[in-house]
Amino acid sequence: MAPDRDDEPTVRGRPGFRLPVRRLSAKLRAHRPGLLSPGEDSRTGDRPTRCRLARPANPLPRNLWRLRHYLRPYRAQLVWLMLAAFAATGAGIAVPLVVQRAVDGPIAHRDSGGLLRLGGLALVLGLAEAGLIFIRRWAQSSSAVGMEATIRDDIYAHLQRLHIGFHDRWQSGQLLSRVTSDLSVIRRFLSFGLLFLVVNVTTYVAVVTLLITLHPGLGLLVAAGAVPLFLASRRFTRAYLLAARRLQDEQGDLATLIEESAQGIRTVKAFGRRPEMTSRFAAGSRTLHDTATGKGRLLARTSAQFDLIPNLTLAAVLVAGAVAVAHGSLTIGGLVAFVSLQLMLIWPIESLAWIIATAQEAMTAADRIYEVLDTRPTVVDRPGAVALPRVEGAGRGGELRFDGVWFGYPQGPPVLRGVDLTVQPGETLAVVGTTGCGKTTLLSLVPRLYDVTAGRITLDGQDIQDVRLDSLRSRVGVAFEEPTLFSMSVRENLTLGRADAGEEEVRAALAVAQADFVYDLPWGLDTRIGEQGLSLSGGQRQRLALARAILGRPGVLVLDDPLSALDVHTEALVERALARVLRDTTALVVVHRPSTVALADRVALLADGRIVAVGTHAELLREVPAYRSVLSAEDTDDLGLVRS
Ligand SMILES: Nc1ncnc2c1ncn2[C@@H]1O[C@H](COP(=O)(O)OP(=O)(O)OP(=O)(O)O)[C@@H](O)[C@H]1O
Repeated sequence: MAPDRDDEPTVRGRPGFRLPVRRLSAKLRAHRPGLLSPGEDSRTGDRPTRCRLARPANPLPRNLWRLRHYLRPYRAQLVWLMLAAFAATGAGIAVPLVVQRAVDGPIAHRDSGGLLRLGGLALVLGLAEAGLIFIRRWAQSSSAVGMEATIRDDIYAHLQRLHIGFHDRWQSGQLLSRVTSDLSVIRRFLSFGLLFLVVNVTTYVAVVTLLITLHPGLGLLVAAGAVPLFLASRRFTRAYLLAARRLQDEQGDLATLIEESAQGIRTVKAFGRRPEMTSRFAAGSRTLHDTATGKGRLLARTSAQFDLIPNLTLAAVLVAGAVAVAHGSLTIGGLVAFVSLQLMLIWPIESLAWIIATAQEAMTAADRIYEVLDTRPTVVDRPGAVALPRVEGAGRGGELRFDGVWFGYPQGPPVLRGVDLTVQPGETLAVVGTTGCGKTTLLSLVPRLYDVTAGRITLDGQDIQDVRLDSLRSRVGVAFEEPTLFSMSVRENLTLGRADAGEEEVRAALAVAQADFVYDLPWGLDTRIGEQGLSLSGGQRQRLALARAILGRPGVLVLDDPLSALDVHTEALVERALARVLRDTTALVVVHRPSTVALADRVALLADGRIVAVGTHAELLREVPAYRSVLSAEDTDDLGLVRS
């Protein structure tokens, strides 16, 4: 390993940890090889799913600059803001010049009238500065908050548009931190950092120019202070950018940890894993603390340098200025004005470290936000996609056909390897297969949660990829094995896909799913169910999800083991009612238990990514050993042959 270069900027992490920037950027590259490295599995959690950028932190504010269009609606406000800021600075700069006049004029000549006039002018300038600062702050905060809200809405809408594959791979905490803390960082920069950057640089240039005009020698001495400032800010910028990125990523990791443990609190408690989870959290929190301290130290070091430079120049100016007054090349009033103006440079210089820090954080935040916004949804409407024709009454189901369908998850082997299957209009076809053979995957392709890798799926002869997504999804009712409910009212959960559903339709769907228990909840259908519906039992959640799927009698029903959490008695009741619904609906139902197979007209056996047998339950039981093995406890070998 190459020895550390002494002059290389470093990022300090935990105590005793000192990482040169060059090595840190290599580390970032190694640890963030893209969205998911080969072998990394977001489901198994073999390795943490860190959705990070594939390159070190972007040294250019390209992504920050791309956000400029969000400022467009606030153009007028921004113009007022800048005018107010410059006018306030101008008023501030004018005060020392008035003081110079007062010292060299009325004070030197004991002219009390003149002194009163100049004192009044200084007072007016002070009041004007205060009023202008108020206008600036008001315009500043309202535009930044409005812009933050618009970006947040856009990210949320984009997340909703993105395909499921994206959400499979991204940690929710990483998304959460981008929508919350990264946006706040950008707001802070736009409302303070950017403004102060423009105002302070302008103030610096204006004051130094004025100082050179007042006394060229002393003015150039002050201007020379910019050289060490420039060198220090360059070193700081490089190191701080990486530290900021690291901190923001770690915040996302911690948010994921909190979210996971909140969602899995029952499991954590039931398995007595509280101490382990607590120490896992403490470790993450410590890492975050160390990175934040390292970043804080960087800022403190640079701020101290930035503090020292103007004070050193001030001391030099006082000595050289006294000499100049003694030699008569500067009046006392001139020296007072010079020093007063020079004092006005202290804040712009001191705040430079903070401004650079805010800018770096905003650049990193913009990079992180565009990592999401730049991801294009892959499951989208094709150009010229059509709506499915509306079909009323019996036979609404339509024919559902899988034609040589292949599908594999990114970076994984193919799960489906040429599935050929036809579900006749109004038919209920059960899909049976061993755990993990791809049944849920097969079902997910129908509402296009994923698109097929090869082959095609047709609905009434129409390739579903040529159909508009909204039209397809309004035709297909879905209930997955893990019922997802939201922290909304029962009614809102039920009508998620059918906002226009009437009271009678809701009642009918609830009756089929044997979910009438909702009427006994404290506020009936208006009862808000807790996050993810955890205030309901598994069976209740499943029945609600089933009612949601069948609400409005969709033409095609896709049900993933919809009755798995029900007791035998309720299952029989649901089956009986569901059978009536399924009569004129085309349905594809994943089934694990022989009792649920009774719902189906035919059964298809999925094995090795293909449909290896199709027939009635009785036929398959009689003729296909592998089917017997899957649906009964009969022992077979891997090829599906019955062992005698
Ligand atoms: N989002 C995903 N990303 C990557 N791989 C996945 C994903 N979902 C499923 N898989 C993999 O695809 C294969 C099929 O999974 P699927 O959930 O379709 O099986 P299944 O037959 O429905 O299983 P089960 O009967 O247990 O519900 C499995 O090997 C699984 O690990």
